[in-house]
Amino acid sequence: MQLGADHVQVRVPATSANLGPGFDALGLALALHDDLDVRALASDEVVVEVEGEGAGEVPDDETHLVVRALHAALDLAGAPRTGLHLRCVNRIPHGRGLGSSAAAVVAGVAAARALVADPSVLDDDAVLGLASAIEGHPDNAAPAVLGGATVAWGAGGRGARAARLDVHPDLRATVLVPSSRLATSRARGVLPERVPHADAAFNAGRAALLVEALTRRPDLLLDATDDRLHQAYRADVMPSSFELVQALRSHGLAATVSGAGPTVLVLSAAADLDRVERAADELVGGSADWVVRRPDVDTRGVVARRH
Ligand SMILES: Nc1ncnc2c1ncn2[C@@H]1O[C@H](COP(=O)(O)OP(=O)(O)OP(=O)(O)O)[C@@H](O)[C@H]1O
Ligand SMILES: N[C@@H](CCO)C(=O)O
Repeated sequence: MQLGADHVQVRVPATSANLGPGFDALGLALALHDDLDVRALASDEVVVEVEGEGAGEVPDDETHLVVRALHAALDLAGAPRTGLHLRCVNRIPHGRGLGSSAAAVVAGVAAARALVADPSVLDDDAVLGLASAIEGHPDNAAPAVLGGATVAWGAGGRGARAARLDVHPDLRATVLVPSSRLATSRARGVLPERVPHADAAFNAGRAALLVEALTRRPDLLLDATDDRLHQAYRADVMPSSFELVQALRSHGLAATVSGAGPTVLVLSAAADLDRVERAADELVGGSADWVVRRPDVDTRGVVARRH
């Protein structure tokens, strides 16, 4: 397989995983994007320039996450690894539970798909499978690939799979992003090996209800986002986020920890945005530790174009 282009541009969305009860399964794409400009070089040199989130922190060589994913995808497609000039404009904050690492991996794989002569060898299933294998979290990778809301699952030897849901046009997302970071590995390390059967049954019912709430009945979001499998267990490693979720829920708002935290996500109907804004203002307004943003739902997923 040869390359069919030497210059591509990629736009990839942030994602919020779990959405309460859908631990490791449900995710939502948010219109907060990283933009990448990727050039294949004739030499084997790798140059990485980063502006915005992660600048001065992430590697600037072939160990950069986007480059690693891009090279792995070229390998999978049977195309030669090339040198690269990668320029990233990053807007997704790192280590906050907004899927920055999944976005980086999905962007790298999508860039490879746009670079190779026959993109059909890297269809959405292959992109999702490879991205999940590299990053480990199909619940972030799936909405980053497909847009909208997704249900992801591991299909044994067939790798990660995902189904896309068309979210209700009235669904709105508000994120409360703290200045502090939390590594996903740390947030996973505090989860118990076993949970009570009643809690597993509770979450199964709420996750099923959440599909209905996301797609047809936003009025059900408060009940549908309740969870007993992960958030309370993680309270000690993100106490402020856990308290904020509880406070927002006591205002009748469908708040959850976003992914592995510590960002807090509030889902609502458009008509309830004023209520969300007032509650956010009351709880974190004026605090230098929290930024409140209201990204649209991203319905496209990653987009990669030949230049
Ligand atoms: N755009 C990027 N370019 C290079 N490396 C990145 C990029 N985004 C994330 N990373 C790497 O991934 C790390 C963050 O991954 P982590 O899984 O802890 O958090 P997250 O992906 O932001 O949140 P979550 O997975 O909970 O949604 C960063 O510290 C950095 O090493
Ligand atoms: N479902 C994963 C998401 C990580 O981004 C977790 O909560 O650990």
